[in-house]
Amino acid sequence: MADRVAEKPWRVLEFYSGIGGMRYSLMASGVVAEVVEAFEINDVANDVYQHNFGHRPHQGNIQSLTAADLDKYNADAWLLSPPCQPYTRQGLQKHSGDARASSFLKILELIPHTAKPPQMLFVENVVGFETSDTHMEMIDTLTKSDYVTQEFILSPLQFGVPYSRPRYFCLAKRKPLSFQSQHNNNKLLWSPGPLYGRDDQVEFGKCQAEEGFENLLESCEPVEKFLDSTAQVNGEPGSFDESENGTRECDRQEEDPVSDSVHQYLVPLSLIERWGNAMDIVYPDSKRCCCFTKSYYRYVKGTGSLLATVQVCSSFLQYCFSLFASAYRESTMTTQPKIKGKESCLKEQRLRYFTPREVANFHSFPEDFEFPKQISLRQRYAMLGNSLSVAVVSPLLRYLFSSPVLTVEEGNSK
Ligand SMILES: C[S@@+](CC[C@H](N)C(=O)[O-])C[C@H]1O[C@@H](n2cnc3c(N)ncnc32)[C@H](O)[C@@H]1O
Repeated sequence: MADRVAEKPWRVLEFYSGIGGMRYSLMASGVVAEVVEAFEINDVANDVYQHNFGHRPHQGNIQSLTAADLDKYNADAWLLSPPCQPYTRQGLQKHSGDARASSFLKILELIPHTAKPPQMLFVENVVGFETSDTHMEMIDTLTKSDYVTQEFILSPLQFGVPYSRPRYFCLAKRKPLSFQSQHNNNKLLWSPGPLYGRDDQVEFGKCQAEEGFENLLESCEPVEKFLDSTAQVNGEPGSFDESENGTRECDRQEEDPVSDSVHQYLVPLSLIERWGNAMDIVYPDSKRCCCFTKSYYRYVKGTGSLLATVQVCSSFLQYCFSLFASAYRESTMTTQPKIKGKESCLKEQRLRYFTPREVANFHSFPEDFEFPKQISLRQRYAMLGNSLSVAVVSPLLRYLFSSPVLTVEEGNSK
């Protein structure tokens, strides 16, 4: 960056902009950049984006963009967080065969047809993307179009945030640009070492990396640092309808704006009775919580952690529960055996959902991020579940945009 002539802002296009996690990451990265356009199909997400950035993304299907459309923006960098459903472990894993992969494949196809291909690309997706045929297609297109890539799988846990959300990232630079740590070219790394100029930490094996994540817990802040002081609930659990499969009916929340009552976040006793054994419970002093998905608050199983607001169990019992919960999460078990005493203990702990503001805190969104009033609770959780960790993406973007080789002539030619 420092080499770039007169700090002219990089011109950036943001694809699949959602509620703007990528834009917040770019802002937090310190890169001198201007988002010249954002693209997003979901108009509710566009309401949130406009509310926070004063700019409404181009609403429409990215698949219908042409090379000529993109050439108009004369962009230096494209940032993309395409849909992850084709690649998630919980899904059918149809990869490029899934219709939701088509718009990203189309964007890749356009690269060689643009008058001036972007100098830098950044792609975010779920773990699993790296083994897909879409990934092969992406690397093939980028290589043929003169890009070098560095790929990462990183979690907020590696950045001091007590939040497990490992994600795949691809950073690509078009020659003659190059990365600072060039010996990591064309590698998939499980360590943020190169981002900080530490070239010693490269390429872990998958298992080591996952163990590595667990080892990082002690260096994370406690969950209580991410809590919203206005959501400290002490009331009785609410009584909500629930359906047979562990969902709670959310039509009420979908129609109504979010109320000021903190009781809406309490977990109903009926859900605890039925699903207590499958719940991931964390405490204010915990150093980890589970990934919040877009189904958080609608489903309790595997969608994100719940917070115990009253600590009544002995620490030994808590320890047993947490050991059991992590064994369960990592196993392939479909039904969870009962732990005697857990359910009654959970009932006394006044479990609650993390509020959307707290989920935004775990994503390291800035304090001034907010939802417009009319956005329902269900929509808030859904859009946050689709978003990304600013704590992880901002150093990656800083690393991507830092350029050790840009000469004065190249800078002038922009
Ligand atoms: C993984 S999310 C990205 C979220 C975003 N990075 C954020 O911070 O909120 C994918 C987004 O792409 C949008 N999307 C999916 N397919 C699309 C398409 N064909 N055209 C435009 N937007 C699309 C979805 O509505 C969703 O908001």
